[in-house]
Amino acid sequence: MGASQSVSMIRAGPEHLRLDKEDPTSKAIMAILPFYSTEYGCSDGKGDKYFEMSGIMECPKTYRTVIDLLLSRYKGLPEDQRPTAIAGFEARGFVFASTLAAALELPLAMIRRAGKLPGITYRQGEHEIRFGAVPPDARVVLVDDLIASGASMITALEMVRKMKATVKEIVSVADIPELGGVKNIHAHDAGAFKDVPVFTLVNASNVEDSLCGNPKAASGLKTLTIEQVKTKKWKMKVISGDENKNTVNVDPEKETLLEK
Ligand SMILES: O=P(O)(O)OC[C@H]1O[C@H](OP(=O)(O)OP(=O)(O)O)[C@H](O)[C@@H]1O
Ligand SMILES: Nc1ncnc2[nH]cnc12
Repeated sequence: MGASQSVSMIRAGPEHLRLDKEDPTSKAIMAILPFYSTEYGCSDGKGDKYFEMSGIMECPKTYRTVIDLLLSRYKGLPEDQRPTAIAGFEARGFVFASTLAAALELPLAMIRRAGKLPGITYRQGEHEIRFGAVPPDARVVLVDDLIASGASMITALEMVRKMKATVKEIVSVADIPELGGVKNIHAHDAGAFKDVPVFTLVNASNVEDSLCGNPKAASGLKTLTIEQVKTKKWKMKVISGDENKNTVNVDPEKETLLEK
């Protein structure tokens, strides 16, 4: 890990940088991340696109690209500005936070759901952190898979402040601009955290409806557009098609890689 990468970013807000949607890492994520829509009832009312992060975890190349991008972002800083600790959220946030922490050789602070950590802890709302997990004066990067309303990040910012440490940056693989999470973070407590930089990789606005699948098809049929079928490098058994929508249902059990 650690190859330095050139990264193309846009400013999505005063202290919010986001990967440009044409950036190779952004494209790599969008190509493999399954999205579901409210049509299938799995967004729990938080925005109209559901990001299924296991798409990244099950694709080692993209997973590594994501971690490498974050690794070079923080390794490239002058030593006195580099983070000294990583904090991650249960459960999906742990995946990205722990891999990044190990790659940077930094301690990982676990922000868990309240009631799960033994010993002396500090509890804030639904979350809890072990006292001492973040030392005073630490420069902490908060890592999660998703910023929706921003409530989880706000909780963590308050916890870190309570421990007399500073949040150097907030990182999330995805955000949902319609839910205003990043704005909520910067507006919270009369703007107490307005200067904390936020870095996100992909966002819900870039997810076209045609990319949203049906989660029920995940263990059975997959629905693909004709265009998607043409670009796939495997054989598929076509079960049925919908001419009006220009889609076909294929049986993934029958997928086999085509010989080159
Ligand atoms: O910005 P917010 O409104 O706080 O929402 C974002 C949080 O919601 C999701 O976690 P969830 O509680 O679904 O936990 P999980 O990772 O354990 O599934 C996500 O992983 C973030 O941690
Ligand atoms: N839109 C969303 N995608 C993935 N995980 C979520 N948790 C809450 N809202 C979510």
